[in-house]
Amino acid sequence: MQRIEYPQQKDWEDILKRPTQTVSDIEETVTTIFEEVRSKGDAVIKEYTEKFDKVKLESFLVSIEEIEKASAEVSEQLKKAISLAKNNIEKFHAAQKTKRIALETMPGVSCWQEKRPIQKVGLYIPGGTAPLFSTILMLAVPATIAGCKEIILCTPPNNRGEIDPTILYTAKLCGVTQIFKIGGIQAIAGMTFGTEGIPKVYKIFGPGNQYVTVAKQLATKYGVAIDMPAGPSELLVVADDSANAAFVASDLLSQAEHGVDSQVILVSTSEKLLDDVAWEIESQIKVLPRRAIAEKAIANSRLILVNNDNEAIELINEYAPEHYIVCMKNEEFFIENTINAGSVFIGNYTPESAGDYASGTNHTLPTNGYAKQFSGVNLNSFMKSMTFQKITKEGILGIGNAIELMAEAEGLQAHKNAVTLRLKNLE
Ligand SMILES: NC(=O)c1ccc[n+]([C@@H]2O[C@H](COP(=O)([O-])OP(=O)(O)OC[C@H]3O[C@@H](n4cnc5c(N)ncnc54)[C@H](O)[C@@H]3O)[C@@H](O)[C@H]2O)c1
Ligand SMILES: N[C@H](CO)Cc1c[nH]c[nH+]1
Ligand SMILES: [Zn+2]
Repeated sequence: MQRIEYPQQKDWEDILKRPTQTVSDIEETVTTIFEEVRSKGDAVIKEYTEKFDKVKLESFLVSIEEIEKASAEVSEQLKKAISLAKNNIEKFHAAQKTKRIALETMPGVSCWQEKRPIQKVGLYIPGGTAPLFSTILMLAVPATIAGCKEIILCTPPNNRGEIDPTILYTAKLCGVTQIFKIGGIQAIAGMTFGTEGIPKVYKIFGPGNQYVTVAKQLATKYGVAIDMPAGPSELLVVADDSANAAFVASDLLSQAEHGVDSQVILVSTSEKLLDDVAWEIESQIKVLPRRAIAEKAIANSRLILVNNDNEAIELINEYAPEHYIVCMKNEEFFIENTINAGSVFIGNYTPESAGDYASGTNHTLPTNGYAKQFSGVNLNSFMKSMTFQKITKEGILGIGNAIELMAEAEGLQAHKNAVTLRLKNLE
């Protein structure tokens, strides 16, 4: 793990570089696949599924029989764990319902705002290196609470054309309406354009590798909304000598094992803690089944020594981590002064894994510095706000002249007339 000191020159770009920042080759592939799916539909999706997922499929839709068989293959113990997590996620997301806002801006001018669910949503569930069924809880639970009507799910099949039973079980449990065996760019293109076999959706949600993330960004050019760019996982831990080095190392490794392009960072004022964590990582990584992946991610990662808390906070806000653990004596300072982060975990007994699975918060979060401008998935992500207004005679008398003057000043006579006519015809 590369060890560096706080950059007095503030050359952030180099120091805080993500391993995923060169996307130009990917963009070319994504554009080509999108064009082909748009013009040739399912036939091309099948070709790319054969190329990337090494399986020839007749149809993508998962059958009822497959879903029922999957349920029998998931252990009762795991079902109970999923149910506990679902409960907490439901509680936290249901609590995000906001009150209807309604007021009179001036006498006789009533304005209000109401939320409506997005009718057709597409959930992408990663499946390349691990079947992330927990992501279904994070997306389908708020979609159901919001009242979305069509909730479709795409996930890559294995080379026998199957989907992991945990994914099928969780999807059914959480109210997904249709499941399709397609992954990567071709899945995002299918949901963007709609084909004979895959419905078009209005908004696409979910994390994925760089191909998926770039594809989601391209989807927005064709009028489909997305939750956010949620790419390879990241974690930044800020810790002092009150932290437990073994715990910190375990958290860093938990995100490093996601993928070779994951990145983890430890920021500390304590040289001893940096040494201890480096040692712990070396010892804990040896026994991980995904050791090879974690080692590559650790090679992208950094241990950063800072001189004081102000330097630490400046660096953290500049990096804008997806996940952020605070293990500091003066945690309040860090909580108050952190502006850019996806989700924050506080104290020695709050592992990042808790948010990944079961505490109730959402794990679909902005990566690659996008926490500067995007929120993680939440209930509102599945809804739109609509505004309403009703103006009485008293209201139009009060507001009318201002509208007339402004319309005239913009040279828009028809706008002005719409008010003048009413003012002249007040009974
Ligand atoms: N930010 C978040 O909220 C969040 C949450 C969970 C997971 N993640 C991230 O999601 C990612 C999951 O990635 P994954 O790969 O396991 O699954 P994935 O489903 O995102 O990607 C697999 C698909 O990639 C496509 N693909 C593979 N190689 C390709 C190539 N050379 N050209 C074109 N397409 C290709 C294939 O179609 C395959 O089906 C990880 O990076 C993980 O860190 C992020
Ligand atoms: N840490 C991932 C979000 O970046 C989510 C996840 C799913 N399963 C385990 N972890
Ligand atoms: Zn994780």
